[in-house]
Amino acid sequence: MSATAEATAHAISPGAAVFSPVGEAVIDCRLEKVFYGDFLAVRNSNVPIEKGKITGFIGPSGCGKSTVLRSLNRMNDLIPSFRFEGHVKYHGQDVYGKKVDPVVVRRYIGMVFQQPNPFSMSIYDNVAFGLRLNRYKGNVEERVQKALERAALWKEVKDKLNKSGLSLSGGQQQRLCIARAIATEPDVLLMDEPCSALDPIATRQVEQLMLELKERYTVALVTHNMQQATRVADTTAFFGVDISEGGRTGYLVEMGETRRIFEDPQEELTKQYVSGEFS
Ligand SMILES: Nc1ncnc2c1ncn2[C@@H]1O[C@H](COP(=O)(O)OP(=O)(O)OP(=O)(O)O)[C@@H](O)[C@H]1O
Repeated sequence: MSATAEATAHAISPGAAVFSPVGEAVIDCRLEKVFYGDFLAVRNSNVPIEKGKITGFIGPSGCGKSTVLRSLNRMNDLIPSFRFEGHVKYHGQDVYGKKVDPVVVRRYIGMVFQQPNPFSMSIYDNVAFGLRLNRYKGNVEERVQKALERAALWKEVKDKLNKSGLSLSGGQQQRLCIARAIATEPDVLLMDEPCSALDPIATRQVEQLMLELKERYTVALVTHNMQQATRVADTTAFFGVDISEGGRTGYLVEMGETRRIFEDPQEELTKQYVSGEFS
């Protein structure tokens, strides 16, 4: 079989080998089918997120990395055409359960987006926002300071907490968004290409921050940048696109320890992707 034919054969295989993390899976994600309207965007993907680790999602454009990530904390509920089949269990509890409040899910499974998106309010109020939303009864000032310290931003902003969050540089804005996300003490942090709008120096700062954050939080990270995955991710999930039915449906091809995925992939398609044969 030629390399191309073999890659195609892999691309239409029904699903990935099941990956079992060594440690405890904070999130057990078994995605059967995810639709936007009639469009099957992702299928057959088991993506466990291991406690205290950074799990990177890589793959070509449109393979469903963001869809899977956003399914983990019901962020896709905000899209009316979104439909999910399968389960996402957070510490054993189905986050799609009938009585589950998605706002509470997002309190435990926080999110940082691609574009730094501070609110048009002061630096302080940006970080305090989630605490107020969740009617936090403790010392807000203390929590804000702690979150800014953990986001490696405190020293740069401590004398201008009343200035607008929008007055900060791009990299500082992204760290502010990270502070906002961690102020409510989530357990898991979902990061959707958090460095794509940043310059290389700000990117390195955020990557360093991710490595520090994993001491306290579990992180799932979507990245287009394979070097970034090798620098920060403990585990990597590679997604491909199945074109066999005439559509473009994403699915998990292979998942495992990052070094193994890059140096000794089991699937031909993974090998081709990590060696840059397609993007
Ligand atoms: N709100 C939406 N409505 C309809 N289709 C959508 C929506 N969001 C994503 N899709 C489609 O679902 C598929 C998966 O998209 P998704 O953004 O999850 O992929 P991705 O791997 O993160 O892509 P990229 O790397 O380009 O950001 C794509 O075909 C995309 O066009």
